[in-house]
Amino acid sequence: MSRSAHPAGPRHADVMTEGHYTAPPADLNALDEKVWARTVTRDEDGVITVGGIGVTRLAEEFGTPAYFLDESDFRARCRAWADAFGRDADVFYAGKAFLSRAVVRWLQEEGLNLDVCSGGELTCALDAGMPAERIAFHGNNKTVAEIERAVAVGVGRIVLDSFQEIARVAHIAQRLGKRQRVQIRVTVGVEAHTHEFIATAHEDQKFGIALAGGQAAEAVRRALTLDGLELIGIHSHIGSQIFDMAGFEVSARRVVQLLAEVRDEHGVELPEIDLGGGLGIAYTSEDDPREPHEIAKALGDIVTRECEAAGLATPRISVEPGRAIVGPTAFTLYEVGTIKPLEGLRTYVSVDGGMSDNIRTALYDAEYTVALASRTSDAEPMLARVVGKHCESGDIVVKDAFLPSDLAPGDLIAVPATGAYCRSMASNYNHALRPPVVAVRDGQARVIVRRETEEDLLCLDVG
Ligand SMILES: Cc1ncc(COP(=O)(O)O)c(C=O)c1O
Ligand SMILES: N[C@@H](CCCC[NH3+])C(=O)O
Repeated sequence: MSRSAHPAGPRHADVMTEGHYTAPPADLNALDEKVWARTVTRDEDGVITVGGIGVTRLAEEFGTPAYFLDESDFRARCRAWADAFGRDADVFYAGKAFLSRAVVRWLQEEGLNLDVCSGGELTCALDAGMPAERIAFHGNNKTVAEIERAVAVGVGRIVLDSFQEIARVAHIAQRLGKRQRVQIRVTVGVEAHTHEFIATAHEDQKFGIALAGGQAAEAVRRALTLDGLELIGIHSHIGSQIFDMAGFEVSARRVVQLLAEVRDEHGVELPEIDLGGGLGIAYTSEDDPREPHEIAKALGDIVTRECEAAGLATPRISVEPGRAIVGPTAFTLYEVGTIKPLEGLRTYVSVDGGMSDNIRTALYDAEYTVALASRTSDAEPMLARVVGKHCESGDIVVKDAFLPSDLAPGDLIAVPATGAYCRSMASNYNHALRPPVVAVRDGQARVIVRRETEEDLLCLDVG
């Protein structure tokens, strides 16, 4: 197909869409700094660049689809979180958002701790040299083998998620002759304003122990009596992709109330509280995320105020941002394959990846934007849906987006804000090969997670 316009594709503002965009942006070539990594810009030829390297060169060297991660942006965000929370608080990067050994080294260099939620993430962290005492171990169903390993290597804390786990960790620690530092994860009964699948503090779900009905108080009672455990605090994580601080405030207030009850019943002031992660990022221009210093101030103020009211010393606060650190730092680069204009509806733009490299649109109805990356264009905007190459009609990467109507096969398009929960949730559906993650910094690009090969897939298939 030539680089001509697609006559049947709708192009104008009066097209109804299901997502955010009811009108095309004023300038299709503009890159909103809210959704793009910090060093992303266009060069004089109109090519999108990151860390000083153009995507056409990156695509030639590393292929597509691929995730390109702005390392200096990642490091700057780590520093911003560490600085905002200061010496009296701890920031644990949530590795589930995206973890690799390079990331673990960057975290260490920038002074962050790490939250892991599986034996695999623990292996990655330790192999890259993260000191065990800077690791928090999460999960609603840690296996006995995972707990044994975590205790044996001396992780800084295990976050206990059930009554069985309280007994299990205590038993294992005692058997290994250790006293394990633990927190108890509570569900505070907050309805976080986010997608149902990523809200975690209402009562009808699998995580944590409910404050309601005295369950959490009972968990504390048990943990305090067990020799293998050193109970250091209470943990609450209310969900993910949240902008409204009100949920965090209610959570902090309820956790402090529990600390006061514990003090009254046991004469013990637990020294720490962890308020989890979950801070939202901008996936589209309509999202307005908070800066780390605003979040730190809001959380610090509420905890201090509530503790003063309860006559408690202010505990050490920790937080666990994942998405807010890595999410904005990467984009996915795709090559356009086929373009199908559907009269009166929209134009389907198929790319060489899809739900295997970004399941979030299918799973959470997530919103993304997209930009023509290998050139600029002055053509009319066309309402597009960016879809993948999988055998599934729900294989959608960007539901509603405007792309220039002269888009053609071979063009490169980029979807920003894919640093979190895209590579880490990637799959081999249809025997897709999971894309590489390439870190770009100061004119240098380096693969930190290589592309899977067909040999990798055949290795697992033992015939
Ligand atoms: C316990 C815990 N901490 C931290 C996070 C990180 O969340 P986010 O990436 O939204 O900051 C999660 C995931 O939602 C989590 O379950
Ligand atoms: N994977 C989810 C968030 C869940 C985080 C882990 N509790 C997302 O992509 O938004």
